[in-house]
Amino acid sequence: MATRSSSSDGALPVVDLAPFFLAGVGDVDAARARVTEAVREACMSTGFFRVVNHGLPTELMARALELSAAFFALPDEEKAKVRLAEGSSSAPLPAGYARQPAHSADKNEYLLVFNPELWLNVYPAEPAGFRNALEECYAKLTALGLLIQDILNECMGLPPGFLAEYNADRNFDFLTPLRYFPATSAEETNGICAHEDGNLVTFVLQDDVGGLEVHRSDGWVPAEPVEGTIIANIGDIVQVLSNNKFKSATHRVVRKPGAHRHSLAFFFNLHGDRWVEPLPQFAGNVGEAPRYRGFKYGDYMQLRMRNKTHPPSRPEDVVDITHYAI
Ligand SMILES: O=C(O)CCC(=O)C(=O)O
Ligand SMILES: [Fe+2]
Repeated sequence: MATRSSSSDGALPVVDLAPFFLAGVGDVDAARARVTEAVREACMSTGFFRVVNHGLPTELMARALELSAAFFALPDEEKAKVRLAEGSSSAPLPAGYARQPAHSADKNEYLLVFNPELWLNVYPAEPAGFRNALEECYAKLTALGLLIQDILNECMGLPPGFLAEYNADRNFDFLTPLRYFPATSAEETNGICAHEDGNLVTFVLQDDVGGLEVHRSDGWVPAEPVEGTIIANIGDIVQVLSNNKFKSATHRVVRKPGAHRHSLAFFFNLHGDRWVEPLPQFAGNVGEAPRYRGFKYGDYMQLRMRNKTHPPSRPEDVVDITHYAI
């Protein structure tokens, strides 16, 4: 079976998941093992890779991004209707439409979509079909998250099903269609500042504008738009569990002049009550000192959220995973 599991598109490693969607064609086990090895390599280097044959039809991805662009092109007062009345949600970031506050260095607006089965979402009435496309993407991205989680489990040499059991609650994930404003000057290009995601893994679908970049030993490398492909980045939870063997990718979005950029980011998360610390397989069992103290995932999320809602006055007050580093 032809597999591009360890190839590269010139910049990013490409992981071809086709062997996980096929049964009984050639030596599937060997093909899956090669994919797993490609994911392991990508995780040990930067934690950032491109995924193909991931289970989301190209047509669905294109449709979701087009409908998202049509939604964000609506007048501000229409978009503002797509959220609950002030005070009716205690969530720090309620479902629906929001724009980054003026003081934020991040320059984008977004729609926050939780698991549709929770009935928490506020959907735009327009454009027609947007809700359907989001719900279809949500279901497929959840399936992709579960598959990548199983592959990570294998890469990390954990007992079968360990991560699936550790992270069995799908009510903490979310999907965010995003729109970045065009850059207004050569200096003002920040769409999202350099950061690492706090979660397990994030998937990004993007239009053809570009701007997402990963930081590697060779500098900032663009995740060029390639139709039908999904960018995956590993988050802090995996970095901590693996005691720094697997990397939480540092990435950012740079705004381009003259064009809005649209993306859909899906955050595959963890229940807030879960305890996160280096696993013995990466620490005590192999004679390595743990590089992080343990923490409750929800506590870390709260600290990160505070950064967003109460902007830290000094850069050194920003909480990231180094907060728990030993
Ligand atoms: O929109 C993108 O391409 C990436 C978004 C991102 O990094 C984030 O929301 O954490
Ligand atoms: Fe991110």
